[in-house]
Amino acid sequence: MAIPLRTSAQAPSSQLQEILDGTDRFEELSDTDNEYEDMGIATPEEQANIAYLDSMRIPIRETYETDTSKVEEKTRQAILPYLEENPNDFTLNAYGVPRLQRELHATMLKKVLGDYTHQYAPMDASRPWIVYWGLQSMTALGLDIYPHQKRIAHTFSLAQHPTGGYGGGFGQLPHLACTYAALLSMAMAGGTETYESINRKTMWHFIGRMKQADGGFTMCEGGEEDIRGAFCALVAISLLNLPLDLPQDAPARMSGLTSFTDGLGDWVSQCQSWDGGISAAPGNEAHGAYAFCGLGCLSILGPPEETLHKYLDVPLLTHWLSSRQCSPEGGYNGRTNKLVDGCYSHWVGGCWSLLEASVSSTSPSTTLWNRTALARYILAAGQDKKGGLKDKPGKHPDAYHTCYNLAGLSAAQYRYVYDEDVNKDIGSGNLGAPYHWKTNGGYAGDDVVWDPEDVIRTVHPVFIIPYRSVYECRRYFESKERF
Ligand SMILES: CC(C)=CCC/C(C)=C/CC/C(C)=C/COP(=O)(O)OP(=O)(O)O
Ligand SMILES: [Zn+2]
Repeated sequence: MAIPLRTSAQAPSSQLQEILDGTDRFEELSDTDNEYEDMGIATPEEQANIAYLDSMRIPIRETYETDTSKVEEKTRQAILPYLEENPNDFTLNAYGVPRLQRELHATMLKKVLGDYTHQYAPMDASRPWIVYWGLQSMTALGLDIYPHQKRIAHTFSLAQHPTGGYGGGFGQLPHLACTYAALLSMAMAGGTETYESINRKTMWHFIGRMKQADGGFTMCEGGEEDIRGAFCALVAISLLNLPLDLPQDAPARMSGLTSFTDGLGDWVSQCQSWDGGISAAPGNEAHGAYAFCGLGCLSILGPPEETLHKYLDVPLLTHWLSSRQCSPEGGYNGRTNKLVDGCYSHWVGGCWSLLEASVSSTSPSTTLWNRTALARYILAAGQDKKGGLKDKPGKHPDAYHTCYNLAGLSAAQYRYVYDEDVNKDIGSGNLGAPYHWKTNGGYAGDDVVWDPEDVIRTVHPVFIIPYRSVYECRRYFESKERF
């Protein structure tokens, strides 16, 4: 039996010397031809190898220290005090973890949805996103968004483009990301005036122009084709109950495509990378935000237990997703060798809700990811002293990180379940799968680290707005004729 070569780091020189020194003695005692094997020691050839490695020995930290590892270490050192102590002086719960600072966040969110000075003009194209992040954060905290209803309808009626879809604001070209954020905001606001402000027919034509011959969608005319486009398009088609057939003027019809869903599952499938993650477009590096878009898209295309398994290598994806949880931080990074960041609490954490629905209830993903470590990261390291949530200690809070830290907290605190028996009265038509989700109670393991008062509201795991907003919106548009 040959012993495996140990690395120099595992076999310090003194130990190597002992092995080398002992060889003769073992040889004297041995009475077989295989004395090295008998004694469980290295053969002379292996010993020479070990000695060679030892002579090359450099302390392991130095060998593997890179710019990336240095910044990772620095990040860890910046985060650990927030996990172990309480530098923000927040009130702690019985588990020694900061309470959810609801009032501070509510104050911050009021500013997010308030007026902006002229210095913010360059962010005008992101207005639908800012509104969406602000509103979604408020609903997650259980705050009333009704007072904003009229402003929301007005803001987006101006941002709607005459040729369909939404831009960042009045006069801006339509874009699927703006359209996605605008529609989710309007679904949250609800109300006939808001719903009726949406021109479904021009929207249908706009999305038709985004459909590509290979099955995917571009983000805007002449723009990039990526998995955000596929997800945003399906969100819009499904929420507005748009016809699935491509408009006659859709360029993809020239390639023989007739439906928005033609070739889509296969296109998403091609975005799964060699390591199991999902990338923006075939052949690119996998990223957590794109993984969520891919899973979201497939969960609209059909029941996740069917579509995820049909188009993805689920075990490989599961491995990739679980590798995103950073230790000891507990939060997620977005891609291999990158840093933990609070927004991935949703982009990656939210993937588990969808993935869990695709596997048998006997193998819950609780064993694959650590909900409580994620919740601890969000509560201890993600909350800012002045309100709002953020990427990590040392960074500024903003609406984006507030929204996605809170959505991630919801993924950690609840089990989301796909159940065909939910809402049997809606969702029977085109892309109706996302109307059959429910919450199977909160997570109640032994390792919970949050107080019951710090449990946030449920969030629809595909649309990332309240369940009620999703169901009311689709119900409204199901009552419509084709247009
Ligand atoms: C629905 C929709 C439109 C979703 C958008 C999803 C989204 C947030 C995409 C960003 C993806 C990306 C490659 C980030 C990398 O940023 P980075 O290099 O700064 O961050 P990293 O170091 O953490 O990877
Ligand atoms: Zn982030």
